[in-house]
Amino acid sequence: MPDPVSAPFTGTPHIAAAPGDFAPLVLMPGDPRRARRIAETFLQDARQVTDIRGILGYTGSHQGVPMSVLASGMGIPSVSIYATELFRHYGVRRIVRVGTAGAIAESVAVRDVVIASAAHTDSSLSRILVDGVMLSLAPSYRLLRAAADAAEREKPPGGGAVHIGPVFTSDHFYLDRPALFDALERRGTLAAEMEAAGLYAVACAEGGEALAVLTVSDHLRTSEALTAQERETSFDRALRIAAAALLTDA
Ligand SMILES: O=P(O)(O)O[C@H]1O[C@H](CO)[C@@H](O)[C@H]1O
Ligand SMILES: O=c1cc[nH]c(=O)[nH]1
Repeated sequence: MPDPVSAPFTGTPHIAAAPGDFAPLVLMPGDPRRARRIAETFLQDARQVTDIRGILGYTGSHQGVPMSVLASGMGIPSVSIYATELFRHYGVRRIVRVGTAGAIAESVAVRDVVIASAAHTDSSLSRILVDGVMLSLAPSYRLLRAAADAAEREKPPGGGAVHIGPVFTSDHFYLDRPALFDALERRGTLAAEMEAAGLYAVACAEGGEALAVLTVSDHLRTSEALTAQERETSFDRALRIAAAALLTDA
């Protein structure tokens, strides 16, 4: 029987990569196909490092700096598994989620970018981590500041807006509670998605840095929406902002 102390590390239950296979800087979309597209079009010399459960991960470089991409799957339980294993077992220091979100605020339009400066959630996560406390789930200030600076540079004439503010991380994609969205909008919430709060909670528990940079794929008030194919491809601005945040002082 192998000695668990001296046995070589062969991966985690959910990631089949060897030590050193991931760069310290990781882009994290929800969708594995988007991870592959990022590897093929945004990273240089990317090689696949894991594919357990179809959750694809690649490592290459961006602007000469080693960078990885790993899909998170959907929802807080899924992103929490991958983020924990990356921070805890692969020496990852920074994860920036590059996902999609549904606009809640009237001022946010489809194709805009939302940088999540906080993540409210209906998940039990915010209250199960520290007894008796509703934890505030927030990104790394350093990554947030770098993303805000990059967003200033990403203001092409005629391009969509970049918003910075709170998002709502929901456990239920098909939540049918318009009054809840009204109340969240009155409190400055920009958009809804399903992972940022989980990523922020894991980063603070594991001593890592995290941020979510979201492309608005649909509007929860008007029902305007990108097609599934547009959702896969319309995130270039968010990607550039996310990479700039990852690279800050790297
Ligand atoms: O496009 P991704 O990153 O998967 O993000 C959003 O899309 C999924 C729902 O369709 C959820 O994961 C939600 O957070
Ligand atoms: O979680 C999500 C993601 C995109 N659009 C939504 O409406 N919800």
